[in-house]
Amino acid sequence: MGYRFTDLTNACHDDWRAYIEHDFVRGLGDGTLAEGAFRHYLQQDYLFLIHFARAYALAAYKSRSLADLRQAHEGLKAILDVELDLHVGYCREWGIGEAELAQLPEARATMAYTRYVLDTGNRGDLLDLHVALAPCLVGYGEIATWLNAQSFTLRGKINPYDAWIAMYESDEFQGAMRAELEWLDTRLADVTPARFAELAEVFRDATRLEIDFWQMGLDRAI
Ligand SMILES: Cc1ncc(C[n+]2csc(CCO)c2C)c(N)n1
Repeated sequence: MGYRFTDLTNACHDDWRAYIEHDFVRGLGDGTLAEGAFRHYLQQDYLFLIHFARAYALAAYKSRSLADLRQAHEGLKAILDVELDLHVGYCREWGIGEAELAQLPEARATMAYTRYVLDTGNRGDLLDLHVALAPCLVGYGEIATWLNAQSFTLRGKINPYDAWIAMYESDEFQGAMRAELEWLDTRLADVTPARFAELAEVFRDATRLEIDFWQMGLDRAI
């Protein structure tokens, strides 16, 4: 007993590295990612964010304490009031208008990932749901840090994806990620080995679905 977040990444080390160091991520870093692939990713991410907001609403429903209820409420507000507005603005800069976003067909990879997270939360408790959400929240922060440590990464105007990296390296985002890590470390400290094994499976599955999401972008798959 006495688990922590890093035990989850260690339990699926190869999948975790395949997600963080995916070719899509490398293309964001060195600026070589095809624009059409990025645009497809942005479109599907709009749908992803809407379901992610629903997952925070589910976290509110699954909360037993006022503190957890408030945390879920803050997460839902952050997505609705900040992330989605930013995303719509970012899509506009990439030539994707709101009318287009409103009628997008949902790719299978988007469906699989978002419904997996929602089902995991429905089936399990608040910790299951947070563990299913962790690859998204913690992974993107780790990706920004990893990219900044790679010699191939280009920063500034020369890289069309610089704003994407900047978003996830920001103090605001890294702070939210650290708060989530603290919450997870506290909860994981008390779980039994059998319970940890269940949570490690959820974490690995969600990580594999993040890998599929990158691949969907690269392949422009629907
Ligand atoms: C496929 C996919 N995975 C993760 C993120 C990252 N992300 C989505 S919402 C959120 C924080 C909400 O407050 C973060 C970090 C993404 N955009 N798309």
